[in-house]
Amino acid sequence: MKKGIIQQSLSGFYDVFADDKIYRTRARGNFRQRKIKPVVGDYVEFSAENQQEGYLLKILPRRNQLVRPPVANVDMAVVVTSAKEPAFSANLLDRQLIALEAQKITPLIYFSKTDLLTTEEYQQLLPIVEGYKKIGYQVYEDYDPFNPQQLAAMMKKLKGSVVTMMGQTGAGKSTLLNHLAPQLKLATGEISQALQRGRHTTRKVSLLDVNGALIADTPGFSSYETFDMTVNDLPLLFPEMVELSANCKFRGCLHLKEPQCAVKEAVNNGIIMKSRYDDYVQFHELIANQKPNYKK
Ligand SMILES: Nc1nc2c(ncn2[C@@H]2O[C@H](COP(=O)(O)OP(=O)(O)OP(=O)(O)O)[C@@H](O)[C@H]2O)c(=O)[nH]1
Ligand SMILES: [Zn+2]
Repeated sequence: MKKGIIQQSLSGFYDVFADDKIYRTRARGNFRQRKIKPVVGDYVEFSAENQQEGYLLKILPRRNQLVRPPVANVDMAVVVTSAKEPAFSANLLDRQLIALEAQKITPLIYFSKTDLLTTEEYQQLLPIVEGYKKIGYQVYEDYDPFNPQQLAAMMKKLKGSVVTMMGQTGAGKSTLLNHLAPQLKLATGEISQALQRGRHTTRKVSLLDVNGALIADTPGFSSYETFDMTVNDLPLLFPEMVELSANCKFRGCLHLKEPQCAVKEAVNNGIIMKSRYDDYVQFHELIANQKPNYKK
């Protein structure tokens, strides 16, 4: 019996990556009977019939599972954040960050298109970058978005993880992937095509081995309109609020109308970014209205 990770799934076959090799496996009948569908990213046990083929025996427990793309056990997501064209949006960034926090996926924030900023615009971006760093997020920002040192640092961080790319249309996801993996030259055309197709239809998903990081070839979460967390869980998805909430007068403080709220105080003192707090309030409203029967 061997252990590996499903790297690609197509028409009933699962390609499992184990000991630096790919084994083409099939699911045993008992999976189908139990309605367990293996997905890309699943850690599995399988029997190798020979050097290339085998049977899936068991799916190990998943730590998370994304619907779009259908990948399990995602460790990290690169949030490709455009500084210009399309314009930077703190609101969009925060939506993506809470979606990732909710799934326990570590975000890496990467700023694209900084090369298009004027000096003045760049100066305005810097405090925002610092703000996200201060929260504890790993932020990759340089006035040259393809600075080789920056890309090397990012690759080092991604190595050994299952990764998905995230970001709005035109943010620069395929461009970044092409820079991270220039050695995939033959495949790069496919990647951008795959990313294009990925927007419209479900298609085969695979994990590309990019210098030891397994990167999904289809971008994640292209819509950020639905919030599937509760209003009570929302504050837990803002790490800087979690830290301070111990100092709020009320346990379970939602940092809205409550008196002696340490979070609101920190916003007033400039310790918590105003844009983050405003987004928090907006998301709270959206969730509350989304679920008319919600009880506080
Ligand atoms: N100047 C500059 N242009 C960039 C940068 N990143 C991407 N672009 C350009 O922006 C456009 C969109 O980039 P893509 O990589 O296709 O964006 P994407 O996020 O994959 O977009 P979708 O496939 O629509 O989701 C392309 O014309 C890129 O050449 C950057 O950092 N600087
Ligand atoms: Zn509070």
